Amino acid sequence: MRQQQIQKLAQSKDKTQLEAEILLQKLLESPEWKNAKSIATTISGSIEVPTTPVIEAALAAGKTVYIPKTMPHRQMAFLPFVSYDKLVKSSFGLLEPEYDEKLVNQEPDLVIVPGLAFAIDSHYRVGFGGGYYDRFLAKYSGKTLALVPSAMEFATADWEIGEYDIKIGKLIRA
Ligand SMILES: Nc1nc2c(c(=O)[nH]1)N(C=O)[C@@H](CNc1ccc(C(=O)N[C@@H](CCC(=O)O)C(=O)O)cc1)CN2
Ligand SMILES: Nc1ncnc2c1ncn2[C@@H]1O[C@H](COP(=O)(O)OP(=O)(O)OP(=O)(O)O)[C@@H](O)[C@H]1O
Repeated sequence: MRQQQIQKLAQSKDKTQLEAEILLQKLLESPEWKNAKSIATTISGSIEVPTTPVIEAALAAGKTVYIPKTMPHRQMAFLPFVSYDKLVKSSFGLLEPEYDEKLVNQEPDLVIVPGLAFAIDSHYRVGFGGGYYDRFLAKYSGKTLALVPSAMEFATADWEIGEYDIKIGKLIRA
């Protein structure tokens, strides 16, 4: 299912890019965004919803932006975004911040969760399969939200829900 969805997202890149503008507008109007002083997002890869506009909007609004760094045992540490030239490429090919224990914040007000597929009815998601977000969200107590372009939308989960899978608080659709 994951491989099939990665292929579909690769074919839907252009559409996702167009929908990203609508998703951003809806995000900026949401109370979750307005009420958050700190937000977490990712540095998007090519088949994901672009996050550069989200990061820029957050910084322009005076919010602190946190980006995950993958750690041993499939943990993530959230570190402040400073600038694109401070990021380093992980072994998986994603850009990540440098680790600095003093700067880690595992409780940003809002976490924008990435994924490959989202179920509109139940709010379950499928990610890249590392289990990073499920592990992180198990301990996180703030708000969660996902930006869902049409290529990631499923009316209902047609995949198996695992015992560790965690529902996303709010889905924003194009
Ligand atoms: N843009 C973006 N950043 C993100 C995520 C994401 O979905 N999107 N993540 C969302 O979770 C985390 C990274 N997720 C990952 C998911 C899978 C693998 C992975 O499968 N890596 C190796 C296998 C490693 C192993 O098994 O030990 C591989 O490529 O085979 C790596 C990272 C954090 N950053
Ligand atoms: N809280 C947890 N504790 C232990 N194992 C977990 C936990 N969360 C997930 N896992 C395990 O991690 C593996 C990958 O999980 P899953 O397939 O749900 O990843 P994903 O949600 O698609 O990926 P990601 O969260 O990185 O985007 C599974 O074997 C799952 O059982």
